[in-house]
Amino acid sequence: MSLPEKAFPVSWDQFHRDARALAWRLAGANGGWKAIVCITRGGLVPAAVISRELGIRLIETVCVASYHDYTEQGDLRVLKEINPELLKDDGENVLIVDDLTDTGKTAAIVRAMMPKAHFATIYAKPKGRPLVDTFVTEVSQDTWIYFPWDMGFSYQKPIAEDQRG
Ligand SMILES: O=P(O)(O)OC[C@H]1O[C@H](OP(=O)(O)OP(=O)(O)O)[C@H](O)[C@@H]1O
Ligand code: HPA
Ligand SMILES: [Mg+2]
Repeated sequence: MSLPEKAFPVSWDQFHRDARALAWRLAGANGGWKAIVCITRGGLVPAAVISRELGIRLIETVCVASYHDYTEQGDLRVLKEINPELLKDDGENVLIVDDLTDTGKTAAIVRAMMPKAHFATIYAKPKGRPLVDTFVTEVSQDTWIYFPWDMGFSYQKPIAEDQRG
């Protein structure tokens, strides 16, 4: 297992603030979203905040899995497709939500299902960024984002000790 060089830990507070910031940007982009399609599982969390902020009550899922053993990406598997009703009009006025885009592979697969939908993530890495219409924060490709639902409290070594190796 290879670990990315840098760590970007995100608390629940920060995630909530960033999800709200994404909702503000989306509110300015379009008034008429007819539904959110969230990419499980990570997209479920920002989708809850965005649906509350923008008053979007129709929520659909597309279930995609690719990362296993923590940071290793394997073949992408679509475990559940999008309701055909929402695929009409190539997904126009549909908002696709995920927590982040990294290599962009997940985004590319879901975009192909709904080419006219608007794709939004909270975080973006450079490889995935061109596939996303709206995001809040960019982190470098060699950074791993640690989400609050994957974390617990643990001892942290002082920075100086880390630098001594
Ligand atoms: O841009 P990519 O390199 O494709 O990676 C981004 C995807 O990876 C993670 O999902 P994951 O497949 O780990 O499943 P999960 O949401 O259930 O954790 C994340 O939530 C994105 O959906
Ligand atoms: N953090 C958490 N999950 C992920 C990441 C990341 O940086 N990249 C792909 N899935
Ligand atoms: Mg995901």
